[in-house]
Amino acid sequence: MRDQQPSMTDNKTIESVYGSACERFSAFGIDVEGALERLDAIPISMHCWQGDDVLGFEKGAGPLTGGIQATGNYPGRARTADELRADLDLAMAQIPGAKRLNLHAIYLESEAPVAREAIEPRHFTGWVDWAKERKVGLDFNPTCFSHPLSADGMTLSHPDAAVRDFWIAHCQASRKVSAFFGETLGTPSVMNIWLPDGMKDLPADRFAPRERMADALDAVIADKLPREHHKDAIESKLFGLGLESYTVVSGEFALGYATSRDILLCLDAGHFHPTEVISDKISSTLQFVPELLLHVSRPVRWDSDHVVLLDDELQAIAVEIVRGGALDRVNIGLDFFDASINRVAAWVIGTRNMRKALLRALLDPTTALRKAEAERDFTTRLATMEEMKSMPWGAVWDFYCLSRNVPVGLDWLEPIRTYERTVLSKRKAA
Ligand SMILES: C[C@H](O)[C@H](O)[C@@H](O)C(=O)CO
Ligand SMILES: [Mn+2]
Repeated sequence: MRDQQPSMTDNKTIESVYGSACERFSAFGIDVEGALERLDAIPISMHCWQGDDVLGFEKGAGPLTGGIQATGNYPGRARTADELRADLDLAMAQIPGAKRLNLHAIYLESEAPVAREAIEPRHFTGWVDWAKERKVGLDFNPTCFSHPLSADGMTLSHPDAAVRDFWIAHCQASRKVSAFFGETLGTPSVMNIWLPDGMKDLPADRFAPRERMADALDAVIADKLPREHHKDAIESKLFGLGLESYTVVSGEFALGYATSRDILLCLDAGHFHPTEVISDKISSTLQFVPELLLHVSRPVRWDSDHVVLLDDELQAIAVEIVRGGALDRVNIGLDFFDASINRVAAWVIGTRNMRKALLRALLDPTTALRKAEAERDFTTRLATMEEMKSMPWGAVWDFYCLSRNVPVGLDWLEPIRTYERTVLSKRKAA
């Protein structure tokens, strides 16, 4: 069946269809060439943890904990940093436009075990060299889960000061790694702090853990670091598996903390009530925080971290950023981990979808829509928005891929299938 897949790379056809598409868009006053140049420059931060089911490379690492779960047992999980980098290289070659890589602290490289609070930039030089060569920026995260000292569901808010101090020290060490990334690569590293802290059942005291959390976070960020190297972000959550009744860093806590400390707020698409969408939170929260970090994900019934689709919410996220002129204040990161399909393909599907949504947003007739809105002509506004859905943006996407030297259409799948046959299928589960 796969061999019958028609190749999309008939360059002449792609170019000629693109020419007609440009004419259609120019009737709406849209400069397609200009849109493609803007699109190239928007970085998407790919999350390293899709490649290995969020396990990392610590010596003697235990299972994934913290109320998150990667389900599925598709063969080929990366077991070493070299394998993960090779997988990322293949994935990135299928994706047009600027890319970054988002690392967690557990993706360090060291022959000897390294305690979380003892991580240093030298444990990440393999990643920095890789990033330098590929001209991609790096982002970072302390890993406050999958550890004996997070086993009872509390880290920075733990009632035991010694446990809190351990996690404070880990987050402080992580900031140094992050600043090193930013300084060495010449592009700021966004360091996202996600804490799993919560309770399975009803707490008797909701205040104390939040007070301890705020104090601990203050200790973490006390040392001022230059923003051209490092930016702090805090991520909220609604609930975790086994932590269903109480989450210390809730939406309100994170928003209040980020606003009052002038740091970035991380909005994860899977971390709100099922009918809430982060697209509507972009314009609200940007009134009060300097920048946002997005964890673009796809919740299915719960925070299930499914691969991102080109669905209405993804499109709404992209449109909000572009229409709001907020590209320089929104850091776009991805957060999904699907172990039930080829993991490299998962990256490619999700990241290409994010960029497709950005392309469609850049081809939006914003001026005309705003004019209709200002004139209270909501009929024209709605009619135009609907018309844009069937405009030939797919022809522009194909040309974009062709002109940026990445596979057109489904042509990206074959190299990944070959890699699966020759490399991934030979990896034995560690
Ligand atoms: C591994 C990530 O840090 C994690 O997914 C976090 O961002 C999150 O979303 C937890 O639900
Ligand atoms: Mn997240």
